[in-house]
Amino acid sequence: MSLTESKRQAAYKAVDTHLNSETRIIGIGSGSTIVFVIERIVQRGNFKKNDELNEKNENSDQKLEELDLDQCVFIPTSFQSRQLIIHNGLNLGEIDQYQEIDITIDGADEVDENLNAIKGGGACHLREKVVAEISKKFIIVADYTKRSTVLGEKWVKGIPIEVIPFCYALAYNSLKLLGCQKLNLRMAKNKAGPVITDNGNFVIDAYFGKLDGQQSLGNDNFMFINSPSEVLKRIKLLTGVVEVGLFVGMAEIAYFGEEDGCSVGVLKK
Ligand SMILES: O=C(CO)[C@H](O)[C@H](O)COP(=O)(O)O
Repeated sequence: MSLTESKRQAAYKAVDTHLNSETRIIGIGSGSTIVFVIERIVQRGNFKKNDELNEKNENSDQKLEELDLDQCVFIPTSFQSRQLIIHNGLNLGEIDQYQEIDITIDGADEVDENLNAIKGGGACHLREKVVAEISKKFIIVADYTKRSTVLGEKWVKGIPIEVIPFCYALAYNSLKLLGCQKLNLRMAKNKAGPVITDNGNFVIDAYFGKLDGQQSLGNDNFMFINSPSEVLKRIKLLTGVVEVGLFVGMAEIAYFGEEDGCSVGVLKK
């Protein structure tokens, strides 16, 4: 079964489990898995027209409720998710309109057994983090290739770090001094030059090895504990860094579409 099917299964499971007729303000992450989150939300909004969903409602343990989409507002985390919301005729909200979001569903590039995640493979992690931070519930959906024991085991491209463009050389050198093993200024495809984020910034991908909590030696000879929270803190302190694609202790639950494309694994805190 394809990776695409496993993404769809994870997305459907998260929507069916966590969205009900009371849900009003919904954060929408970015990436390929999120497309299926929106697909399922739209299906749930057309519940009465949708025979298959009605049948599931009658026959299964899981009671699916119709979503009153006119009453819901969707907060995007990127240009991509904004377009998805608009093209599906859903109500669009802006991040700064709300102090609290009921629930956010988002993808991830890697999720460890404590539900810490690397995000930003699509360079959207700044807005994704803002939305996750103000959400009462932050749920991750991903295919089975994203699940790991410790971060850095599967996603070896590096932690995505959004930086102010004129600070990128400084940030690059500071990351080297922190002991970063592999560094790349992310380059655009079909455009000469770097990727420019939705916020007008650059992205550096910085690989620090496995974030397994072992002591690590920076190039200027200081030691630090190579845990997700410590690495996050150290990178965040560097001048020119806007946001780091490490989401530590933010997710409540993660759903992974399994290899068979039919079942879904769950990681809970
Ligand atoms: O963090 C992200 C974008 O910045 C995405 O959520 C992450 O890259 C996963 O994407 P996909 O669902 O395509 O695997």
